[in-house]
Amino acid sequence: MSGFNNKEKRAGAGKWVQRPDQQADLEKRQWAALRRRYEWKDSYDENGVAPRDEDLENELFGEENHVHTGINFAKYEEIKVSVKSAEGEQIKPITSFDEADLHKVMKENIELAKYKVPTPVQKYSIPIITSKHDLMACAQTGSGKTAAFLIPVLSQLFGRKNLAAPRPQPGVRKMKAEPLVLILAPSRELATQIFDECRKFTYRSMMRPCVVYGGADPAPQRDQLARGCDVLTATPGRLRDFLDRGLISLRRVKFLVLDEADRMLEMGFEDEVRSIVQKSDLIDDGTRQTLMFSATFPRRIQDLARDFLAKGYIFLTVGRVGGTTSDITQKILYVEEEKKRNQLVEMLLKQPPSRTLIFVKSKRGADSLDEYLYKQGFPTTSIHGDRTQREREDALISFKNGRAPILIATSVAARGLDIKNVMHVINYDLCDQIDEYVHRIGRTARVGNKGLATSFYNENNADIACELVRILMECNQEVPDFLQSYMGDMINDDYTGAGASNVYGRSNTWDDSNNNHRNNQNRDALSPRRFQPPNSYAQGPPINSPQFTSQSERGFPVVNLPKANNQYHSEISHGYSSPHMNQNFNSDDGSRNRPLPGNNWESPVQQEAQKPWDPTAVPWK
Ligand SMILES: Nc1ncnc2c1ncn2[C@@H]1O[C@H](COP(=O)(O)OP(=O)(O)OP(=O)(O)O)[C@@H](O)[C@H]1O
Repeated sequence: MSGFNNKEKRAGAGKWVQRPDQQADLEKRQWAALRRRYEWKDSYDENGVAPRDEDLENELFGEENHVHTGINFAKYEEIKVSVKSAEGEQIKPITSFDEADLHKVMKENIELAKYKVPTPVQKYSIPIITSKHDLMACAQTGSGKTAAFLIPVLSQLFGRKNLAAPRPQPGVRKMKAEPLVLILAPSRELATQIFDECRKFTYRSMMRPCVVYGGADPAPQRDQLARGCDVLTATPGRLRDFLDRGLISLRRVKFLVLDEADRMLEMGFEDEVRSIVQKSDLIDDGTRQTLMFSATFPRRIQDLARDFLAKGYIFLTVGRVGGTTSDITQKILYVEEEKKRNQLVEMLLKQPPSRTLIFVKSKRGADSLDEYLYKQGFPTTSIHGDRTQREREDALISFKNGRAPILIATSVAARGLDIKNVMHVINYDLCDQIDEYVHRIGRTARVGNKGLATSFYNENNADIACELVRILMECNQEVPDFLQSYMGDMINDDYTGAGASNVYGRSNTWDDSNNNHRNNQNRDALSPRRFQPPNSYAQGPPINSPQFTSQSERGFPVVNLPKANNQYHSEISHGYSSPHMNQNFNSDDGSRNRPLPGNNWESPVQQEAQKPWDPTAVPWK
């Protein structure tokens, strides 16, 4: 299997080299599994620290990939943390990275990553993991859960040369990968992102990270494994495949991490995870630690998760299980199905150029909205399960580098993705599950930054109404008129917000039976008597709102706002002129066989990236 389908072969790698302006993209256009990582060559100084590799250091820790902490970073301190241990274990949190018992190389990497203070989940997970406990941890989106497991896990392995995987000897062609750390993630994009974090934190160490994930050519993944693999990130399907082919053995795994653990234990993934954990050669002699992380953990999944954890595991919660961050301004607009497109276009026209992620419910819906917006002149691309992996990776690169700052996505992009300066998440189609809502909107407002999430709501979304109101109230967000009838349910309901879960006994987290109960209530609540779509919302906000007439008012580049949809295109070609507007390029960047409005879109987005963002000032409130 080459990993390319016929369509991709036709598009052909040869063709996209025709675009000299995209040289930078081309260089990055390789399978994520091939990205450079530190290659340990047995050369280290008297302190056991290996030499620097400046090019790699710039790539891993450079500005381009760095998500700056936001003005609300310090607010993390106010969030209530709860640590429950079946064995009554007391955990003393660290207050600084210096104070933690971490390897010198890890401390240097933390500094390179510009992490000054640990986030709450890190303050607790570092001592919990280094004191050899299994852990189930639940903390808000964007609060640093990846580093919360990578830092303590990897640090313990650094400097232990006898543990590092043997590197292939000259003449030895086949070598089974025997990782010490196995990290499972539910999506390919998330797996490659975690791999990137592994590349950062294993820098200058002898631990070699690899990633295996579906949809991509397996050959380069196999080759990388054969060069030595200590830290393996994987999606379950491809891992199972490689296990069956005898390319990987899990007999040396010391740390098993389930990222987005609640998703990994849901239907669709659970069997695969069980088969990996229970029916492979995964070590099970009591020495392995199992760690689970997510922003959401429904009660039913908490119960399931215990099958995989040692008896004395610790349950760490930062804030309410399943809660979201108050740094996101959440807006819910009443929009009938047939008015969604117009409403969306109006919103996009009114906002300053900003990286925007639009969620839809189906793959076809994503394609069709992408096509529609593109024809209106918006620089869009899309990501969903029917696109080839090559297209998916390219779409993400285009979104990240600002070439296509509007990404239309299905739920494949809902969890875990950490993309710098996503300023606006739009739920064009609201999801059915509140947990998915929490993950979707969590793509903005990361590490103390602010963000905006706008959701289109209509009677098709009644199932989520009650829980949505709960989230809005909990975060002190405005509850729109058409949802106010659900507020009564909340007032009678004893929810205590941050840190409310009582995980070792029965919990007051929102369990599924509760959800069903609520959903039935929701349907009742939708009787015509209770449900009145307000006219103001049905119409949508006025176009050309007088509150916001020029982008320059908010410090954005001086570009007159277009007055009608079809002017957006000319506005872009005028304001952000592009030499490529009329050229017919082949698809090479996830933008579906068509030219994008041009390079210059990058600059406003990138410039803006550095500016403070005040979502409350956005005009369609
Ligand atoms: N202590 C820290 N100081 C500054 N930045 C940090 C710190 N820890 C993590 N970050 C950064 O915060 C961002 C979000 O981290 P991460 O993706 O791990 O969040 P998460 O909690 O896993 O979110 P999600 O629930 O959406 O998966 C990353 O860009 C990461 O580099």
